Amino acid sequence: MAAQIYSGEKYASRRREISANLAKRPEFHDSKPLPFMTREEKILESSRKLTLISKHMNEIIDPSDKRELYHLNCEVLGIEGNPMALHGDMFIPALTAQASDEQQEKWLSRALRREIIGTYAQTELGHGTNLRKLETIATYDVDTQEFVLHTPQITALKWWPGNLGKSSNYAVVVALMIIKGKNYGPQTFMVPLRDEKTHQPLKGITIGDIGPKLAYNIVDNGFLGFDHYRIPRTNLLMRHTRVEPDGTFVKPPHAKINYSAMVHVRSYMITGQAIMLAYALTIATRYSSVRRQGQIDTTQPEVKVLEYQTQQHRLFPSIARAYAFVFAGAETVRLYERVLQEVETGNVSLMADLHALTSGLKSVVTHQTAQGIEQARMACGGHGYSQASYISEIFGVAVGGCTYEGENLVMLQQLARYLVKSAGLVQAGQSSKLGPLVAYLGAKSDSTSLIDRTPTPGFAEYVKTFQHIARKQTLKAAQKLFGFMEKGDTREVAWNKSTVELNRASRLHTRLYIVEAFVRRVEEVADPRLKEVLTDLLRLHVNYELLDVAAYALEDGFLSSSQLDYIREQLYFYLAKIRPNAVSLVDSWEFSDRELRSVLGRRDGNVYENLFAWAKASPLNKTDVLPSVDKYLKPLMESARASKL
Ligand SMILES: CCCCCCCCCCCC(=O)SCCNC(=O)CCNC(=O)[C@H](O)C(C)(C)COP(=O)(O)OP(=O)(O)OC[C@H]1O[C@@H](n2cnc3c(N)ncnc32)[C@H](O)[C@@H]1OP(=O)(O)O
Ligand SMILES: Cc1cc2nc3c(=O)[nH]c(=O)nc-3n(C[C@H](O)[C@H](O)[C@H](O)COP(=O)(O)OP(=O)(O)OC[C@H]3O[C@@H](n4cnc5c(N)ncnc54)[C@H](O)[C@@H]3O)c2cc1C
Repeated sequence: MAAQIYSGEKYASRRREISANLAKRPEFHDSKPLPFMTREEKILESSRKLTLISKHMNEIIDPSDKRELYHLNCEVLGIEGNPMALHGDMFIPALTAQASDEQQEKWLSRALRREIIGTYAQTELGHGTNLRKLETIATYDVDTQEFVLHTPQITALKWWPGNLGKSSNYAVVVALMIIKGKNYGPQTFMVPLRDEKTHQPLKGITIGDIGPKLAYNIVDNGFLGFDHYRIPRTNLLMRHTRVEPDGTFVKPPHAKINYSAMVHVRSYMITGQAIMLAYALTIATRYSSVRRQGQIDTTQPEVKVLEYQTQQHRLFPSIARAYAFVFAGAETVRLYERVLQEVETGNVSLMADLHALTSGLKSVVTHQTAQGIEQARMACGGHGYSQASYISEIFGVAVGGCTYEGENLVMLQQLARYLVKSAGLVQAGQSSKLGPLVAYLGAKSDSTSLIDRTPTPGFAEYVKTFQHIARKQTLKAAQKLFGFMEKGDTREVAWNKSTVELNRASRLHTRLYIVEAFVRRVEEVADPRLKEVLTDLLRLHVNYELLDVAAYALEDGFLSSSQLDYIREQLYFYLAKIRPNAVSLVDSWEFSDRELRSVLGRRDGNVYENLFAWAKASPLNKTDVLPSVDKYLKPLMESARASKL
């Protein structure tokens, strides 16, 4: 289920209604805190709830509203995944984007009705990033008009696909298509894996779970091997690619069109990551507003830890980023939906822009989200380290995003390819050909920033300073690459010698995009009170971000050290200004206690009694004396006492 977040009071009140409805349905609640469950218990519970949702969702939400369905899933199923996570996240999007109309009639309709459960099986034991070197092969047998799927060696085993191990009975499988000895690269196939009645693996299929992970363990990530496994020619997903009965290959309008399922997840996961960052910040900010520790004025009682500037500095910039990622994520989803429609008409012109944008955003947002969640955990002291805070699970699920959907350092390079091409246009005096996402690369930079000399409402100077930094780094990194090539290196060798600088350019370009998306959204806000609070948050964001990358602007004098001091003071000013609104800013996300699954993040702030109750309910406290003490520790101590006598 692609992440959707609400915006505006209408959805906020709908969230409250849905939560209130669920509060009256105990069968939808966690039967006990998830940290007290084994992996098998979690999967059993999640499967039970999936059937409840299927049966009763119409009584609780408007199932046609993806936002409401997403909220229901988050509140009931939670973030640790579920046996149909990839069914919604990738299997259905892959069929929607790549199956022909008749194939959609045959399979997508059944998937939408949950008659079958599917996943997206691409990654292998030996390859995940480099799709060109995937080893599962689909050889076309022109006599029988079938593809023969085979796993030639252990490294070709499909490995990692979510819900592949035990839940799915179908998969969209990515395999190298071989026709008459020619390799047509990775193509997508609809593959039955398990008997629809018995759920037993079909003949020629080896399948199972890959074992426990860092987190996200309700998803049975699996392995899959084929032993000369035959599927009909018509199981190749043929919306854009075709293979005729005689083996003729009809190529798609874009070589990467069958990478669309990945682009789908990258487009939607920006919002998903924002929500996880928002979860952690809600927990830490609420807890910081009840936890008292230490004094600032020794004549006064102990202060709430949220009064400390360091605590504000630890949390508020991440609150700003969570909002920024929601805004950027909304723009990315809109662009994805537009590209999906345009591709239907054969117009693939925006695919490169979408790929570049989502590659950069996915990499920057997942990394900064992980950092922000970890800071939120540390901001809660010891209780943050308890699973009662639930922040460690939120971290574990979110940080997987740095790896899945393309490892971050690899995806930054995809954006870098796009930036290098754009830098080439600038160098060739063809800036007019630059796309909207990189038009700033062709602009002439002022000699210095006016950041401390413009009226505070304006963000133009901040954007210009960011553009200066991103432009300079892109042109410099591209020049480094071109320089190595001019000295005789191949492009690949030159690229490898320049990748750290190129990836820096990708990050700076992406952080500029996030700032601009934040500015665009705040400028649209009509409600003056809301606009004022979001403007404060945006001010905090731009000063925090600029301070973080200031070195790039100091080195060429675009920013002076006095301007750096100005930025710092602005940052501290907005930390203090946001403090009174901090709890409201996180409360406005309307996460219910049931969705947060955190004792520290309770809306009523009643932490201590509930921490004690939570601890007492821990399975270890079922008995006063553990069997292990009776069996080992007591004899150990008795023998030690005896030996002393
Ligand atoms: C939130 C909580 C819930 C959590 C929800 C959790 C769900 C978990 C889901 C996880 C699911 C997965 O991980 S699924 C598996 C994900 N796996 C991946 O993402 C694999 C990453 N690797 C790749 O995507 C590929 O190998 C690349 C893009 C890195 C390289 O592909 P390639 O085929 O070698 O292409 P390459 O030579 O680099 O580039 C050739 C040209 O193609 C272009 N190109 C490449 N890809 C694309 C593309 N998708 N769209 C357009 N154009 C593209 C390039 O820009 C370039 O253009 P030009 O420069 O020539 O103009
Ligand atoms: C929670 C989770 C869920 C997943 N779900 C699915 C799924 O549903 N379906 C699916 O098909 N896959 C899934 N995956 C697999 C995931 O997509 C891959 O792990 C990911 O694409 C990275 O590939 P890899 O693990 O083979 O790492 P590799 O490609 O082996 O990369 C290992 C490391 O080498 C470095 N590296 C590799 N290539 C380069 C390069 N060109 N330049 C610089 N450095 C490089 C990077 O540091 C990288 O981290 C999932 C993974 C996780 C963690």
